[in-house]
Amino acid sequence: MISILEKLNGKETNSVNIYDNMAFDIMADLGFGQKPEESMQSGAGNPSYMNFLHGWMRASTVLTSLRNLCEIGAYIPQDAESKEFSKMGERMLGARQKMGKSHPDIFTHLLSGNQESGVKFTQSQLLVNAQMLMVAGSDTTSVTLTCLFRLLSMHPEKQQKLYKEIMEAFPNGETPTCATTAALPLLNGAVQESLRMWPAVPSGPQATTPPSGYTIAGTFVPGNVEVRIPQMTMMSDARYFPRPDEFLPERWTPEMPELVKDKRAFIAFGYGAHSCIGRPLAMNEMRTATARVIQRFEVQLGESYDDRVFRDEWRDYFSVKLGPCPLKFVPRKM
Ligand code: HEM
Repeated sequence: MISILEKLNGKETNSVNIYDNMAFDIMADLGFGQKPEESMQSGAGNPSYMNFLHGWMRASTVLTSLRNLCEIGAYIPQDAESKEFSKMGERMLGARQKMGKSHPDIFTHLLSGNQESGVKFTQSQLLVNAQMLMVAGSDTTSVTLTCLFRLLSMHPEKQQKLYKEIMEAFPNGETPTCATTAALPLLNGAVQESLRMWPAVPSGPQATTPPSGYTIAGTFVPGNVEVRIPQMTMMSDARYFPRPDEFLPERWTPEMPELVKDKRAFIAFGYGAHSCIGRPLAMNEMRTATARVIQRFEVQLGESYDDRVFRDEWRDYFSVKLGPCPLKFVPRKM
C-alpha cells in the first residue's frame, strides 16, 4: 500500500480502492495463503470484485432479515454479482484446498475439522465460511480505514496531533508494527472514534428471542422475534457519548475521559458470545496501517471530494458500501 501511495506522489485517488485492496490482500494472505503475485494490490485480481461482494451482501441482507425466507433461499435465483462472488469464493477455497495443511492460516484450522471428534466441515459449509471470511475479514477494516482517513483529512489539527504522537514513538523513522503501535493512546482513540461515528456494521447483527420471550431494557418481547441493537444509533447517543457528532479521538484517552459515559455502549464489534472473533486482528491491522500512512504522508481531501456525495452514497447492506472518497496522500519530507 505504501509503495502504491508513494507512486501517486500526492495525486488525488479514490481511497476506497486503496483500503479495499489492502484489506482484501491481508485477509487473503492470512485466511487462504494467497501469494503476493496473486494480490489485488499487484493488479492480479478482477477490479470489480468489490461490486460482486457488495451485490452478494445486498442479497444476503434482505434474505437474512426475513429469516423464514432463508428456508427457500437456495431456490431463489442469484443475481449476476452474487453469482460472481460465489465463483470467487469457490476459486479461493479450491486453490487453498490444493495447498493442503502445510500452510499455516485460518483455513488450516477450518480444513482440519474438530480435533477430538474428527468431524469435518462439508464442502458447502467450507464455502460459506470462505465467503464469510472474505466479507468479515476485509470489508469491515477497509470501510473503517476509509472513514478514518476522511475524518483525519477534514480535521487537520487532529491529524497533526496524531502525527506528533507517531513521530515521538518512532523518532528515527522506524517502521511501525502491530507490537509497537498497540499502546499509542491517540492512535487507538482515532480508530475507536472512526468505528463509533461510522461503524462498519451500522444496523448491528440480528438475534432471535428465546421461545419463552425476553425482557429487554424493561420491555417484554415475545418469543421467536427478530431483534437488533442498531450500532450507529446507540454510538451516537449523547447519553453515552457527549458531543456525539464531533470527531474527538481524545475521548478515548486520559485527556477527555468525561466524553465516554458508558464504555458498554461501544458495540462496533458486537457484544457477548458471538462478538467479533477478528477484533484483535482488525485493531492491529488498522493501527499499523494508519501509523505507517500518517508517518509518511499528510492526508488531504481531494479536489473532487464532495461530502454530499459521500453521505448520499453511503449504503447499509449489513456491512457498508461506500461511494467515492477522493483523498490526496502528500509525501512528507522525511
Ligand atoms: C473493523 C473491523 C471489524 C468490525 C467492525 C467487525 C464487526 C463485527 C460484528 C459487529 C460482528 C457480529 C457480532 C455479533 O453478532 O454480536 C462480527 C462478527 C464476526 N467477525 Fe468481525 N469485524 C471486524 C473485523 C473482522 C476481521 C478482520 C475478521 C476475520 C479475520 C472478522 C471475523 C468475524 C467473524 C468470523 C464473526 C462471526 C463471529 C461469530 O458469529 O461467532 N471480523 N464482526
